[in-house]
Amino acid sequence: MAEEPAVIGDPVLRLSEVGKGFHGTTVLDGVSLDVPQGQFVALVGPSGAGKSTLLRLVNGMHLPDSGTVRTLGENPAACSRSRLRALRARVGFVFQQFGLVGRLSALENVLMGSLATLRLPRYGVMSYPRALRIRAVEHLDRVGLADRRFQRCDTLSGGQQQRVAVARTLLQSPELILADEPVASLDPAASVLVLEILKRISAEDGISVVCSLHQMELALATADRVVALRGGRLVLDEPAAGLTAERLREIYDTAGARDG
Ligand SMILES: Nc1ncnc2c1ncn2[C@@H]1O[C@H](COP(=O)(O)OP(=O)(O)OP(=O)(O)O)[C@@H](O)[C@H]1O
Repeated sequence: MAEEPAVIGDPVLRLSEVGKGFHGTTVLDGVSLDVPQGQFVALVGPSGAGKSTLLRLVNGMHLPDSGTVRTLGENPAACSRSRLRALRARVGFVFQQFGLVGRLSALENVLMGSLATLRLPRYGVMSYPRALRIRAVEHLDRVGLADRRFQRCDTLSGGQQQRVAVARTLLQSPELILADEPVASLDPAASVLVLEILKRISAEDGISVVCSLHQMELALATADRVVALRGGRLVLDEPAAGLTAERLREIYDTAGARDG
């Protein structure tokens, strides 16, 4: 496909009637969604609803079968490889499984967030430019872990590891953060802390966050807006403030009954 110019003035994220399937099975069906700058969106839905698939479409890890995705003004389906790489560098991704190197320190893991922009491989904290090291420590400070910077990641708790992963993402200076079940393997207290940190960063830096979550209570407590998927369809899109967990469950049940 031909290269398209980036669109200026778009919302951070715009999905228009997006459809995606795998091996003949529809996973996302006509999903439309605009996310403005600085908004924290919780993406909820039962297992298999298509949440991860949606997040992967946003950064071009998957391409839509129909409809269009615009991320930061770019259409990933129409990007060259180098332009897609540049787009992904502007989009932070936080995963359920942290993706850290356990034998390396928290600081070195954060520094690895800059590898996409550095030409040479790096070995050890001191091989990174000083300015980057300073920024990495600042980001660890923001997630409350500056004092743990020299600790090996495999000796940190799950919640601490996820906070290191958030700091690593911040070193990328992302304009959008996608978080795929970032608290699914954490205990309740650590989950709340990680989400509070993501929310604070979103509010302070004006970064949009789209975060998939299983726990509706956490979604309601954290997000500005809740978007629910069920069977690949968007069944709810409302400000979190006006919602209750009971109402969310009700909508789910009604959508489920409609699906048959
Ligand atoms: N690369 C793929 N190849 C084939 N099927 C896939 C692929 N990725 C996702 N699927 C299927 O698409 C459906 C939706 O998966 P997805 O991971 O997006 O759901 P989810 O809402 O994130 O679920 P969970 O909450 O369990 O992570 C599932 O049935 C899954 O098996």
